Amino acid sequence: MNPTLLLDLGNTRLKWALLEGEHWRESGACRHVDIPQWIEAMRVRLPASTRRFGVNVAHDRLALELERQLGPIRWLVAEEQCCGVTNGYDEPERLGADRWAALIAAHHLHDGAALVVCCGTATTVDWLEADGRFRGGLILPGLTTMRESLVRATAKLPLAAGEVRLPPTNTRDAIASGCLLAQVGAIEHYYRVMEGTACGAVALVSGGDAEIIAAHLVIPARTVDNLVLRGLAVVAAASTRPTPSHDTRETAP
Ligand SMILES: Nc1ncnc2c1ncn2[C@@H]1O[C@H](COP(=O)(O)OP(=O)(O)O)[C@@H](O)[C@H]1O
Ligand SMILES: CC(C)(COP(=O)(O)O)[C@@H](O)C(=O)NCCC(=O)O
Ligand SMILES: [K+]
Repeated sequence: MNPTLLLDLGNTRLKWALLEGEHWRESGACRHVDIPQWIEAMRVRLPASTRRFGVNVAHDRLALELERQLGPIRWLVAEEQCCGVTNGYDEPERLGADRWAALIAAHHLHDGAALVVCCGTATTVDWLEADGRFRGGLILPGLTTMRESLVRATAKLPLAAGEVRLPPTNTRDAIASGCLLAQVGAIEHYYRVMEGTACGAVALVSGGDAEIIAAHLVIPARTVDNLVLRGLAVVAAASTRPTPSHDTRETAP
């Protein structure tokens, strides 16, 4: 069985996994600045027969560099339909490929309706019906992006670690609490909107800030590691075509 390399190139980090058949052999994450070292270490270990699948929502030059060093990668792009999920976006291909992969994973991991929450550079909150219909979703600044934007836009606010305390009684805790509640508030509000038609929905929460955000949710929720990579694994399992040789380029599996 040929190994499969899965890549989730987000705006802050590259998340990756190495599969042997269906078995999740290894996985990890590295910041953009550390990608060259990661490539060096990975390149020598991958047999030529490795199948490579990815999603990229970061700069194309990073994706091209990964391809140049590792060989062609099948980049998932959102479509009207894939692996049981149908895309409700006005222009389906405009939906972030990472969100598309996370929706595919959610549909395969969970039986009922789901609110698919990816807490990264941005936070996305996507409404998925039990029958696989993606109805639409929110994009808001992620937790760190929110905190950093306050520092950039103000003269006196620090980028300091605060604690979530209600009521917050100092600047640091006020920022930490405000940004966290903005995330939680958006998720819970959208859950109430979808609950009108999708009864018993569960929020599936993933991404770098999943734990801290999920810890404050009062709606039914669970965290899932690497939802985007899990969606890519579903797509890879459904794809029987071999990875193309080094001189061809493909955009979708
Ligand atoms: N070790 C880490 N390095 C960078 N960010 C981290 C780390 N652990 C948690 N985070 C948080 O996770 C966010 C990035 O999450 P991630 O899911 O990797 O995002 P993206 O898919 O946008 O690259 C950061 O903005 C930060 O708030
Ligand atoms: C919303 C996103 C920026 C999230 O990126 P991330 O936080 O995972 O780095 C990404 O999914 C994206 O660029 N989407 C395209 C626009 C859309 O989904 O409507
Ligand atoms: K995200």
